[in-house]
Formats: sequence, structure tokens, C-alpha cells
Amino acid sequence: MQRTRIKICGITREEDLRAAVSMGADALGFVFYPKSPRYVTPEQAAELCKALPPYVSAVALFVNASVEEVRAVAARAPLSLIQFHGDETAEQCAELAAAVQRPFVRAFRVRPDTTHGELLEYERAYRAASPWFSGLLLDTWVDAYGGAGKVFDWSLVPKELAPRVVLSGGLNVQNATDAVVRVRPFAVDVSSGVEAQKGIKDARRIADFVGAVRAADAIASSENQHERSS
Ligand SMILES: O=C(O)c1ccccc1N[C@@H]1O[C@H](COP(=O)(O)O)[C@@H](O)[C@H]1O
Repeated sequence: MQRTRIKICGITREEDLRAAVSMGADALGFVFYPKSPRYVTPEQAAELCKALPPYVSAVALFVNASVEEVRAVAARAPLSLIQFHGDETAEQCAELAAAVQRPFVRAFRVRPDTTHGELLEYERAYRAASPWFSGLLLDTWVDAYGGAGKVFDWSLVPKELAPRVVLSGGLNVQNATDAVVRVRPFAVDVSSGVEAQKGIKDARRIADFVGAVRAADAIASSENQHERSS
């Protein structure tokens, strides 16, 4: 059975980190964007990461950060992946990732008029630009950089891209099963949908969210079996 990977983003407290890990999150996100209500300093992230068990990834989220800022984080906290969520170009992402020798995920904020061709070309350009490129994350276009809790039209995700993308943007326990069954992404990323308030996660919502994604995995698996046998 295909297991959709789950990232819980915007961790600011150790109890939230422990709750996400105990419920089976594959990755935890730390936001190094000072304007975010979920911002953590490199030192806070390093302290939080001490509670991370093996095989759970720590992801560093940046918005238009300088190479010095990215280096400062990489030098202090044991981060396995970078998420670029600002206006960085493919060349800038390539340079920043190479500077700290870490793979990266590139966020693309989907607009109502985004086309399949545009997304496929965007991914191709990033793949060509850097060996550190790990995949695309699709979020919703809003007048802010992210963490806004807004959903985009999932039919805008090309079928051939879906198995490699991280789906995000307004996911929560109510829509996660539908999102995963319809898009079948490689992974999902959630922040505000599992919060009690901005920057403070809710253990019950994390558990319910993980349950909703696993329910979708079971549906997708039985649909696959049905397709194979008919
Ligand atoms: O979480 C933030 O504060 C944040 C700030 C700046 C850029 C991205 C941010 N979070 C990312 O936004 C998406 C969607 O989040 P949500 O689930 O809709 O709240 C997600 O990928 C977060 O990693």
C-alpha cells in the first residue's frame, strides 16, 4: 500500500514535536521567516531537534533568506531538507542549497489560472538547475508567503506530476482524505489545519489529520486493487 508521507510544519514547542512524531509524522517543519507567527531562531530549532528520533526529517523553511542566514541555521540545527517558500529563483535555490549541501523542496503557489504546462515546465527547470532539487511543493497563491490555510483547485495538479509532489495549502482533517484520494500526492504538508492557534499545534487535530490521510491511503489502495483485477 502506498503510504502518503506527512509533514507537520511550523513546530515551535517540544510537546507539539513529540505529538507529531508519536502520531507518525515523517517530517517536521521549522519556519525561519521572522515575519511568521511560527518563527523559530536557529538556537530554538536546535533545541527542539534534540527530541527528534532517527528517520524523522527536520525541514528548514526559508522565505527570501540570504546565504548567511541559511548557513547560520545549517550550522546550528540538524536539518535534513530545505523548503524555499519565497521569491527565490531556481539559480538562487541551487546556490543556497549547494552552500549548505542540503537537498531542497521548492514551493510553488498555485493561482486559479496556473496551467498544467506551467507546473510541468517549472519542475523541469528546477530539476535542470540543481542536483539538490528534491521536488515541488504546491501551496495556494495568497497575498502572503504561506501558512494561510487556503485551498487551491486540486484539478490544477497534472496527473503525471502528482506522484512526486508535496500537496499543501489549507489541508485539515475535513479535506485531507478527499485531497489525497483525488490528487494522490507523494506527501502532504499541513500547518494551520492542525493548530489550536497560530504557532501552537493541537495534538488531537494532528492525530485526526494523520488518521484522515491513512484513510485515504486505504481507499487509494483498494481502488488500485480493483483497477488491477478488472
Ligand atoms: O507556516 C508559515 O508560517 C509559513 C510562512 C511563510 C511561508 C510558508 C509558511 N508555511 C507553509 O505554508 C504552507 C501552507 O500552510 P497551511 O497548511 O495552509 O497553513 C505549508 O507548506 C507550510 O509549510
